[in-house]
Amino acid sequence: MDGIVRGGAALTGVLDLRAAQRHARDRLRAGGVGSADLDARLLVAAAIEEDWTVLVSHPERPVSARERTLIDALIARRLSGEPVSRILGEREFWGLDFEIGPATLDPRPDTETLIERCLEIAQAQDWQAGAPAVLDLGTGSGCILVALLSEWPGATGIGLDRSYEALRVARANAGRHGLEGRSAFLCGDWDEALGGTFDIIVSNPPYIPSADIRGLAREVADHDPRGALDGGADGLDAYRRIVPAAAKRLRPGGWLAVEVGAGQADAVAELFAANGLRPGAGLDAIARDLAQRGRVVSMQRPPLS
Ligand SMILES: C[S@@+](CC[C@H](N)C(=O)[O-])C[C@H]1O[C@@H](n2cnc3c(N)ncnc32)[C@H](O)[C@@H]1O
Repeated sequence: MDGIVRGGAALTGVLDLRAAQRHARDRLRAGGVGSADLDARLLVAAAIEEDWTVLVSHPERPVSARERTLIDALIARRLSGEPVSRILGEREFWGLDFEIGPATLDPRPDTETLIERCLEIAQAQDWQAGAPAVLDLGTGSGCILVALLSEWPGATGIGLDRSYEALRVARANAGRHGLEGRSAFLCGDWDEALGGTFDIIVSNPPYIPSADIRGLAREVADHDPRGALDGGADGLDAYRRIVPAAAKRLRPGGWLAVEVGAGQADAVAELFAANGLRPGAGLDAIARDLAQRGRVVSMQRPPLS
């Protein structure tokens, strides 16, 4: 199998961008891809190495034979279940562009609930005036740390992961957003190799119960690294390590904020409370996403009185 002609015929003859985009869209639709319009635009633009706006501004631009071959190859990858973000090696998160790779989770829009909660905490703590020290456990592409440091101009942060390759990507993303002077990246098994204390510790750890991984959409199961997904038998293994470790690394008054999976918020909130953390600043311990699911748990180490 050449892997090129699936879900319709390959591109042939002289084409302009308008025709190439239509052809790509029709093949993706025929292959059952729900986001065929958007994906066709992004994949054609990637193949011709131009911004997608050229498809609107210059639809009559001819497509070379080499570009046609590339478009076909990218469509074939999409039809085989690879997400567009993986094909492009890029994902937008919090309005910022991130490199992603085989060792990193593809950042999810759901994780923006964690950023929103951190901004609420910062406002309540009046950190804008100071310089919070941030720790991101399981930083992956670095998306959470980079988003927070871009919001907090005085802040510094450490991104930690056990994957060297993920850390290479995270460091590149920090550099891309001009944050190399305010960020550092460390390899380790959660906090084991770490010193120091922090104003806020954040994490989006692996939380999918092991037995559920096989049932995930193939875009996820086949392309996100297993080490970024697998949370053990009940999905809570990482929280059992992270919460007690983080509680000891918070300055008095410091915050821990973590993303949680479906139905996990109450159990994780109990774990926080059992480790001496308390809700604060008038914020509910559980922050909900747009679908009203408990998505983030945040509490603070009680301030010194
Ligand atoms: C769900 S991904 C989150 C990545 C990124 N923070 C995001 O939100 O897109 C979890 C991350 O935790 C890392 N990880 C898993 N187990 C770890 C451990 N024991 N110590 C450090 N990092 C770990 C994985 O390599 C992965 O990058």
